[in-house]
Order: sequence, then C-alpha cells, then structure tokens
Amino acid sequence: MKIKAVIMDEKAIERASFRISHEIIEKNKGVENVVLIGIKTRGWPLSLRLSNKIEEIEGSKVPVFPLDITYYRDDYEKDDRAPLYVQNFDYDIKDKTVVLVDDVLYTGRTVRAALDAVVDQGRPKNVELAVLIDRGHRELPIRADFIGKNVPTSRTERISVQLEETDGTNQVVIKE
Ligand SMILES: O=P(O)(O)OC[C@H]1O[C@H](OP(=O)(O)OP(=O)(O)O)[C@H](O)[C@@H]1O
Ligand SMILES: O=c1cc[nH]c(=O)[nH]1
Repeated sequence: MKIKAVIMDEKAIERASFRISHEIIEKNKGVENVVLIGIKTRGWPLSLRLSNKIEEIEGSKVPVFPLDITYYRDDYEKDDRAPLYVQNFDYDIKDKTVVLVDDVLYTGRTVRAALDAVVDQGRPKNVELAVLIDRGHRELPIRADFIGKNVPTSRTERISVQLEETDGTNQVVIKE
C-alpha cells in the first residue's frame, strides 16, 4: 500500500488530543469518577497522552489502564486453550465512568469486543468512547463520543496512525 496523503501531523494530533481531553472533562463535569482504558495497540499510548493532558488541565490524575481485546474478538477461533475470563487490570470499575480510547474507529467490532472485556472487569456506571480517527463504515450500532477527526474513506483505503511510542513518529496517513 502506498501513502496517499498525510491527514494529521504531530501538531494536529496534539491539538486534537488536547481538545478531546477538554471535552472529556466538560462532558463529565470534572474527572472525579473517570477511568481511561486504552485499547491496545495504539489506544494505549493515546490514553496515556489524554491522562497527562487531563492532569495538566485539572490538576488531578485519572486512572488509566491498557486493554487487550484479543480473546474477545468475534473472529477469535475459540479452542480449549481460550481463557473463559481475562483479567486485564486489577482495579474495580464499578460505578465509574469508563472512557474507552482507540486510534481508529472503523467497523466497530474492536469496540464491541472492548465492551465485552470491560464488563468482565466489573459494572461501570457508563462507558464513553474516544477515538483519534473515525473513518466510517460501521457494521454495528456503535458511535464515538469524542472524535479527533472524521475522515471519509473508501473501504479499499487504510488509515495508519503512527505514534512516537509505537512507531517512532507522530502522524496519521491514508494509504491505498
Ligand atoms: O472498528 P474496527 O473495524 O474494529 O477497526 C478499528 C481497529 O482496527 C485497528 O486495530 P488493528 O486490528 O489493526 O490492531 P492494532 O491496533 O493492534 O494494530 C485499530 O487500531 C482499531 O483498534
Ligand atoms: O487502523 C485501522 C483500522 C481499521 N481501518 C483502518 O484503516 N485502519
């Protein structure tokens, strides 16, 4: 696949993350009961960035955890080795507002799996969703509450979010 365009550079990612952090604080009237959960791979470094920004703005830390949704995917071939229950982190999310964080929202299947993984951790008060890119083409009734950038795409294209922490650079590119 070839790069067609750079749709966000480092500054644009930074600004969008800052805005999303503000929106999370505004929607929840503070962050007292907010927990951030970053879907691996790139939702995790993004969630850490959001938690740092929220701390800068509000002066208080929000708990932040990584989520591995591998075993919860609807295309995961279950066999005898598949665990019945996966503990992603040791923290009680009961009555908390969970903000799921991911880099790209596409069909919505990853988020569906993440919701399953979250309810295995406990019963949150509610769950919100933050994504850096919404590229459309949903296959499930899932939508994001906080969106860095809406990018209309064709199904043959691919969005590649590259972050310093995982890829050594900060940009979002569209490939075909
Ligand atoms: O809405 P969906 O159709 O589920 O697509 C979005 C998901 O796909 C990508 O992850 P990928 O499977 O490439 O794994 P990675 O994050 O580990 O690279 C992306 O990071 C999202 O998590
Ligand atoms: O990272 C992803 C996931 C789904 N679709 C994309 O274009 N990119």
